[in-house]
Amino acid sequence: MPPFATPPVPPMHVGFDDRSGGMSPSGPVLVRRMSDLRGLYADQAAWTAALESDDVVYEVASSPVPELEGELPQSITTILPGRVGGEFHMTKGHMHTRPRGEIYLGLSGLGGLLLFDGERPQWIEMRPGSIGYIPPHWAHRSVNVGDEPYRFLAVYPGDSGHDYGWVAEHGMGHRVFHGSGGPELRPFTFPAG
Ligand SMILES: O=P(O)(O)OC[C@H]1O[C@](O)(CO)[C@@H](O)[C@@H]1O
Repeated sequence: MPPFATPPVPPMHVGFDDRSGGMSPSGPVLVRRMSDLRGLYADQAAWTAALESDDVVYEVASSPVPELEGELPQSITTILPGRVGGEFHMTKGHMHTRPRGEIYLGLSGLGGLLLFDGERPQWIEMRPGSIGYIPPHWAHRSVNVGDEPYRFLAVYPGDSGHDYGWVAEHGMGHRVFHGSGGPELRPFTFPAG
């Protein structure tokens, strides 16, 4: 896995492959499989059953721009389509460690951006060309609500940080399930057991 670049980072062109979601030049690539997502889905029995194939749920391909103060790292996330107990495939979700915003740009597929500030859940539909803005102090999780891979570009301040503990403690306000008329947002429940 190529690492982030060492500062000072020169001006650079970053290309991406719209079939694989890979970046060129490439930085770190994060792959999260079902087994990496313990405690994420509401239906623990369905999650346990899904461990048998242990499929990749999402990948995050980063450019070489480092996660350091003053830099603006970029990544392309691809969430593969699928559901666990009726709940759509999604990212773990995190709050930034520091009060920093972030911008997403939808590239392909259908998705959504679930946001939660501890009191107010928000849902932003994402399709190719959509820009989703995440203000500071809002936890965020991305969800694939379609039948194809959902892919988006993220750009964020390099010193944002990832606080997963906040989401473990507070939840995300809503969960997103497949419904007969499209994605159905239901009140968040912590997984039992
Ligand atoms: O860290 P998580 O919640 O697994 O999700 C990864 C997401 O975080 C980012 O790295 C930055 O917010 C995104 O590019 C990516 O979608």
